[in-house]
Amino acid sequence: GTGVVTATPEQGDVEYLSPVTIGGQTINMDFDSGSSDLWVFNTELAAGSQAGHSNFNPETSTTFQLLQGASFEISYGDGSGAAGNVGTDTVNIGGATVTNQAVELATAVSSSFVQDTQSNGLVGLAFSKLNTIKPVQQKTFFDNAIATLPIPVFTADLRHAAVGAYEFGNIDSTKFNGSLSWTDVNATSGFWQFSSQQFAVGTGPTMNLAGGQAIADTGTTLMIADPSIVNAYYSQVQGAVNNETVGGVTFPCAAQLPDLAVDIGGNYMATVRGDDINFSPVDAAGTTCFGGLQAGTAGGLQIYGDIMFKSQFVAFNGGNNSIGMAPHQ
Ligand SMILES: O=C(CCCl)NNC1=[NH+]CCN1
Repeated sequence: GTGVVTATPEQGDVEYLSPVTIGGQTINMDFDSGSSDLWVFNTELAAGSQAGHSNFNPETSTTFQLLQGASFEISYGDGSGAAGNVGTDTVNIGGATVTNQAVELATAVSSSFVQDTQSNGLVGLAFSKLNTIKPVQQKTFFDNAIATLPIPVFTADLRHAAVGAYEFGNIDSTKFNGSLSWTDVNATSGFWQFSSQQFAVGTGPTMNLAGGQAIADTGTTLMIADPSIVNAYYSQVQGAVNNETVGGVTFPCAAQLPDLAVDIGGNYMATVRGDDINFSPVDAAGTTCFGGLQAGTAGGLQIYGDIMFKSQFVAFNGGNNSIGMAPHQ
């Protein structure tokens, strides 16, 4: 069958949370197309780390089975991480159900996860080759579910300050304008990766980023792009400065931000709304705002995170390793 769950943004769209039922226990988790582990806050964690969270209790699940000798250890692009033991259980996401899903029980989590009490773990939706379970790597929920889905697809419909949805096994064409533009992904890295070699700032000329590559990553809040894109973009924003103290580009909150169009695989220019690039105020007065577009390393892999998803409906096809994109309805 298919599965559909809400995707509810935290304050400031920092991340999006969706209900996942594990062994009959429903827990809000962060769906992450940039990683491939399903791990959860649980009753094995130190009490201080459990505080404020929904904690999965493997002892009260009648279907949980420990995977003897298995462990995981993951670290993310933002430096956060988690590690612990592994079991299997029945995982149900909005009706799409996997009976033997690897469920990773964190026994250690970094402070950013502990502090974010709305989020109780991650559901990795990148390719299973990135799964960190040892000694035997395990599959993602999507990989385990794919054969039972009517179509081998999941979709992300993320919205600014509004409830969106993740859907498994169905493409809801009422959620986007026109038709999806499809692009082959290169799964070699384990990410939903595609070439992104052109961009345009506002109504300006299309510019080239030779060899540019990017990933579609719902688990990253911002858009991390090549410095050439970031410089070209903020050169069009009055008062934009690279603010070392804050750790990125800021600008006056009243600034008029242009749209940013980025190439998706040579087939489609995805327009990211300027308003969504005005990410959040950094001062109490709300005078100075932090950019949703920030620089990565020159020539490095670009990370198109939630800032892009707020403008684009995205379908991930695990049947032929492609990504479909269209502006939200
Ligand atoms: O780790 C990354 C970047 C992959 Cl290049 N995205 N996923 C994620 N999950 C939590 C923080 N970030």
